[in-house]
Amino acid sequence: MMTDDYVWFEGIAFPSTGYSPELLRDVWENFVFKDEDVILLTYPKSGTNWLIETVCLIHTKGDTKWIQSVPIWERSPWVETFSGYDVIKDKEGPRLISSHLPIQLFPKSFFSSKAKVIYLIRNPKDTLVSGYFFWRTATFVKKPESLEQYFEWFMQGNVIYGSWFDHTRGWMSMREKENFLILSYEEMKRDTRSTVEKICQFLGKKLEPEELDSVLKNSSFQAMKENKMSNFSLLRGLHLTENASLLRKGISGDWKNYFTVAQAEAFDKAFQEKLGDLPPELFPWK
Ligand SMILES: Nc1ncnc2c1ncn2[C@@H]1O[C@H](COP(=O)(O)OS(=O)(=O)O)[C@@H](OP(=O)(O)O)[C@H]1O
Repeated sequence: MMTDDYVWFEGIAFPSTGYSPELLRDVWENFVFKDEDVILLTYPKSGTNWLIETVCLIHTKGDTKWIQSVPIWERSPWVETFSGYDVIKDKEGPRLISSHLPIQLFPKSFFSSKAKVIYLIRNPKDTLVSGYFFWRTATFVKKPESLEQYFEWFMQGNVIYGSWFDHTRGWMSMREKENFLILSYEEMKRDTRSTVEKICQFLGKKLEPEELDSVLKNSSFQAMKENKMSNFSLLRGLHLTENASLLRKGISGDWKNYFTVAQAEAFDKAFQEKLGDLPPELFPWK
């Protein structure tokens, strides 16, 4: 892979736009979390924006004004990007903050703070397929020419934010902490209501039944696809091509339509080798 398609920091690739090694170091060493911050943390293409939309709606008790008037990346800015860091660092009061950073590059202040993290994990085979289709429409990452090629990059960790396996192992080490909630895309799909209730409980938010209904309705795949503040259509022609769509299919198990038997077997073997010692309940799609 050509290295000049990315920004590199501590051996991890980042998108070529919006990041720099100096910024990543500054965020890592100097960004100060506040105890009342809520951090939405994922490996790319795990359902991050669905989580952000849901948490925004929980904050407004189902009112849609915020999600319909402010772009999703401004509601929960990305701490590791120039645009996000600038907005967050001087913001007063409780903050919603997004990040895809691996644990070893995450702002050091987090580990002595009470800031809450919601970590959303997704079947990595679906994450891989989602990434493959999305990066083909992005102007800030090297475009994979085929799924075969992207499969190789993903397995080697030669993709933005590094290896899914390393990222997952790193963050899973926090799983016993009480300020750390792990959710999966699959459980969120299977039982969205219970998952949203779990988030409310974790955040100490009490919603009336009709407020919860509004959260569910307005964070659905269809509602997000129609919300121009959330569907990334504002980024077309800027960081994305004109046909780009964040909301592609929004289903679990789509990998079965794309992986060969050999790829599925190679993936399972790598998973077993790299993460097979972790409790299987952490990976509920299996
Ligand atoms: N509301 C809702 N319901 C179900 N699924 C949803 C929803 N919103 C986003 N998505 C799906 O999440 C995938 C995009 O992941 P991310 O938001 O993590 O992308 S990013 O890394 O932040 O760019 C991408 O998955 P794929 O459809 O499999 O590509 C989106 O469709």
